[in-house]
Amino acid sequence: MTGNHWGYGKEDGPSLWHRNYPVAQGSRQSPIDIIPHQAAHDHSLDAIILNYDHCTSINISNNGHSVVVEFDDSDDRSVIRGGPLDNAYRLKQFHFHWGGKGCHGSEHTVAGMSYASELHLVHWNAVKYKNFSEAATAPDGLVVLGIFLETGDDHRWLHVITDALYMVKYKGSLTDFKGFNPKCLLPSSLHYWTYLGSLTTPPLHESVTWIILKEPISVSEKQLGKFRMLLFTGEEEDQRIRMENNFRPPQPLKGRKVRSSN
Ligand SMILES: O=C(NCc1ccccc1)Nc1ccc2c(c1)[B-](O)(O)OC2
Ligand SMILES: [Zn+2]
Repeated sequence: MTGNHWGYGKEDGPSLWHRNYPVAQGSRQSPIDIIPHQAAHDHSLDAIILNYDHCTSINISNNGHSVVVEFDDSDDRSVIRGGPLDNAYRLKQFHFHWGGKGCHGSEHTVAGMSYASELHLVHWNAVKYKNFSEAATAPDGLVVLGIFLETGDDHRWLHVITDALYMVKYKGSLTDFKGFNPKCLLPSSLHYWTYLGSLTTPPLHESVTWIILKEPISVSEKQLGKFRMLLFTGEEEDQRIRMENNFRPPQPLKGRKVRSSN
């Protein structure tokens, strides 16, 4: 693994990230294996509140690690609050992690079981920090809402995203993607687990309060297959490497407590 380049392959994958990012072996790394009956039921945990109504997606892009939908985070129009949070956190982007054909690709696991994919909705603390970069290095800087995807029926709204993937096939590609509201990707229940962790990709900053929804959403194998037509590689590169298995395996809990909403 040369320079700060990293990936999910044999030569640059998660087991090697510690060489350039020593925090990879830190005390609050993510993802983790969530063991439901060991999670503490905390009755002081309120429901989470998602105010995504004036949501303004801007673009969709392939950053060589995942497909990302970015939002206008210049004001508090789309925020998450409540639950374990002391204030509102602003929606910045969402992206996915997924597996290869037929095998699983979530980052968090539940009692050792992984899902086909995992959606991350990334929010930052605009009350305490002046921008995302500054928040991303602070212990209370980020909140990521994690949603599991399981294969089953077609998801009625996911096609809006999968229909756009051909436009961002190559690393470094970006295209307009306006008016998408991720509220349509939520499961019916907002029951969750929460714990203190990190980014699951370099720079692996230990700045994330994770809120993982217990109920997965259903997407079809066909819809998931469209994510696998994306490439890790750029248009100008000789190699065309299919974007799949872009997930980090569970990391040591190191004494952390996972709390469960009611
Ligand atoms: O934002 C990221 N990088 C760019 C960056 C910019 C400025 C400072 C630091 C980092 N990465 C990142 C953000 C959020 C999540 C992840 C990765 B995830 O763990 O995949 O799911 C949640
Ligand atoms: Zn992620």
